[in-house]
Amino acid sequence: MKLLLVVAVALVDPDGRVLLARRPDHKEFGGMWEFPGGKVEASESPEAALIRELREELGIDVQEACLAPLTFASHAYPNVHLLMPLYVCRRWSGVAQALEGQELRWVRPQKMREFAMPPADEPLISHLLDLL
Ligand SMILES: Nc1nc2c([nH]c(=O)n2[C@@H]2O[C@H](COP(=O)(O)OP(=O)(O)OP(=O)(O)O)[C@@H](O)[C@H]2O)c(=O)[nH]1
Ligand SMILES: [Mg+2]
Repeated sequence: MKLLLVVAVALVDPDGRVLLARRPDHKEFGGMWEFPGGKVEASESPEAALIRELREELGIDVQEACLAPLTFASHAYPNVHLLMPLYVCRRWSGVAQALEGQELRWVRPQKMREFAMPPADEPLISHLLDLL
């Protein structure tokens, strides 16, 4: 079994809405809504990977101290087992922009189930409902 480590974040705005990004159609799970983030590269800490992904995908700067661990997803996909820590972040600098052709939406946790998300994300929604 191959273990895949992906880091993701719930960016929370002052209204308690969370940023979801729609994956570009050509990617795996294309068209589904996900938390910003991506794969942790060898030699990278999870936090450093997330900070890098947020800069690349959204053009925002986040400090490690502003990343609070919330929960994680552990999900068996057909070819890999995904382990995905989910952080919460309420402080960043810059304005989130779609730099990789994704679509962005600020979504209330109560509405999140209306968005098609990858199967691994499903159990994470109730943690956000509890938190926010
Ligand atoms: N970022 C992110 N990935 C998720 C989520 N849920 C989930 O199953 N994944 C899976 O985790 C993997 C992360 O892939 P990714 O494509 O975002 O990785 P990446 O940003 O490093 O992109 P790249 O590999 O295309 O350069 C994908 O297989 C994706 O489907 C989620 O909420 N956010
Ligand atoms: Mg990504």
